Amino acid sequence: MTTLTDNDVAAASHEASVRRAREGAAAPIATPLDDARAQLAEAIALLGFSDGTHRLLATPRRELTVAVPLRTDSGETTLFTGYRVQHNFSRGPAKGGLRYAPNVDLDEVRALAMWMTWKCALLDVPYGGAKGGIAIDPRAHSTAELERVTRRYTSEILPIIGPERDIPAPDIGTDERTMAWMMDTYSVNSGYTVPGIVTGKPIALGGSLGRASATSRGVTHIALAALRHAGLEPARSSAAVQGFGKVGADTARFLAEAGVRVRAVSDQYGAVANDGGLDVEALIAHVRETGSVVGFAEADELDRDAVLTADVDLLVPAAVEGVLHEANAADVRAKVVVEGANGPTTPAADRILREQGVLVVPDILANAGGVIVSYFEWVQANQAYWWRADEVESRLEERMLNAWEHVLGYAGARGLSLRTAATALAVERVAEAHRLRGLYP
Ligand SMILES: NC(=O)C1=CN([C@@H]2O[C@H](COP(=O)(O)OP(=O)(O)OC[C@H]3O[C@@H](n4cnc5c(N)ncnc54)[C@H](OP(=O)(O)O)[C@@H]3O)[C@@H](O)[C@H]2O)C=CC1
Ligand SMILES: O=C(O)CCC(=O)C(=O)O
Repeated sequence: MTTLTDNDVAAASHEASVRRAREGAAAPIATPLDDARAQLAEAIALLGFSDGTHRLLATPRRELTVAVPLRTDSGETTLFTGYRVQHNFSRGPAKGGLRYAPNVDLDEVRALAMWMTWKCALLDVPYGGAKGGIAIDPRAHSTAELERVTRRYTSEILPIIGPERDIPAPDIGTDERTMAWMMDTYSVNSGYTVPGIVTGKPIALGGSLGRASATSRGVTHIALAALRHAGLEPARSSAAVQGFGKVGADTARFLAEAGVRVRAVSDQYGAVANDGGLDVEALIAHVRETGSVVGFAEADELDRDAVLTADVDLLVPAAVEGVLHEANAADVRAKVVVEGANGPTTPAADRILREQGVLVVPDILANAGGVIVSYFEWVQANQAYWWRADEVESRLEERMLNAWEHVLGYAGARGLSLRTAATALAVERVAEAHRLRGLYP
């Protein structure tokens, strides 16, 4: 287990952040951790909190880096690196997803864990924030290899997770099958079944109805409210969605069901567009068959990143961090951006979009549906009592729209962007928990 040094903490100030060029970028772009720290610094300044409180909230409470050896199907041994970062647990157990992607690194996991803390506080679910990841390309491995990697990683992080400590869930590259393997590994080590150790599990193992689509439902509730707030009638609006995975595909489907014309979507391999509106159900079936949106017959092919600047009312980035940055933000034509992904907009892009009058609904609000229903799942699993799908969905909608109104009101009263308002509200709640427990902001 690593302990943070003063050098690590010093990097909490945005000015001190190390900026690095991402491969292929026209200009150096800040890392997700730089972005998360810059957002925190802005909230701290607004709230007038001390340097000590800033350092406390900028610093993960606990970090674990683990080696994950794998015996491949062909009998060779290979090694991956895995991480679990618990950013904060002052309001309850740490909570957050597990990501499998080749470029996962400690700083990315630190950023994602910090955003989880603010998300849980903003939505008032009784959790702190965590995130995990393994630097692995899941598409390059068989199911059997992924199962062995998941079980080994779970065993390595076992000392710091648990239903009262830290509860993983799916994120990029992982799914309910991954959660089932994690739950089984943890349960075998405990000597009894522990359904509350993960969320996003299969229903048959104590998962919640509505969890698989919860993030997308939440994004859609917020997108429809944000369109109306911007004076746009959803049934006469158009949208583009970046990313067609667990979050993006269902968001496109729910938007289309609400009457929004989904004109363009993308995945890692490319993008497709249809000005009259894509048949999202047919596109989902195509992706199930082929593994990509590319090649969908009822659409035109588009450059992958052209979805971000498509001529639409609503843009939903639902893929990875940092996709809206200084070099492309001015080209965004959407009037409303709703962040399905975590960290898709850099602070520089945020400023440009605000100057252009684009309404940006931040990740910690917009994509909180997943962790809300994860919380419902954990409650149900711990009580061994399951709710109906309509109960889950109506409670999800109520929480999302209450948080939307709250953030909107706070931002409006103070002339803030929705991101600054949401972050400040969340940071204030976390600082309050520390204050009540004996550390003063
Ligand atoms: N799952 C959840 O409950 C939650 C997820 N999130 C966030 O939502 C985002 C998406 O997560 P999730 O849907 O679960 O992940 P998935 O792995 O299910 O899907 C990710 C999608 O993004 C696509 N993608 C990756 N890079 C690019 C790119 N450069 N351009 C276009 N598409 C790209 C992938 O393409 P391909 O299919 O070709 O690989 C895939 O379609 C992440 O930021 C995650 O942290 C936030 C809250 C909850
Ligand atoms: O469902 C959860 O616990 C966390 C989901 C997640 O990783 C996220 O909201 O980014």
